[in-house]
Amino acid sequence: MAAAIGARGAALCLLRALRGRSPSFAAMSTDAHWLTAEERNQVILDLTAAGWLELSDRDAVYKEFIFKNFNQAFGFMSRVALQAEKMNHHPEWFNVYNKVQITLTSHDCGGLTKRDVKLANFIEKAAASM
Ligand SMILES: C[C@H](O)[C@H](O)[C@H]1CNC2=NC(N)=NC(=O)C2=N1
Repeated sequence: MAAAIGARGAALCLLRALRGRSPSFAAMSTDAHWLTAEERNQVILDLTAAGWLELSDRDAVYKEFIFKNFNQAFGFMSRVALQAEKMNHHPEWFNVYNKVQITLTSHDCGGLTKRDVKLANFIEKAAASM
């Protein structure tokens, strides 16, 4: 079953990478959302330095943000939500009052991709500006 899900995820991931692009393999390989091993190592270093944690039970990163109050937390979530819609790439998140817990992963690819890195970078900037 897991193998079937993995294969389906990879196919969806591929389709999303190809959507709106010339179906040349070169275009796909450069624009695909996957991270090379080298890219991944650097990304994990950078995200860890910023306080993100690698989850052990799935290929995802997690961080808890604490704001002054609910108003600030919700304002942050609103900004991230708009960016998520723009990217068509959404966080898994949970909010209680001034805390926002965020998990990032690419469901269609079954793991961490460049989209998660882009959204994490946006999230960091949004949190810093609140
Ligand atoms: C139908 C819609 O395009 C897909 O469900 C998008 C929406 N947002 C998403 N967000 C994330 N994190 N992973 C996805 O695979 C994903 N897929």
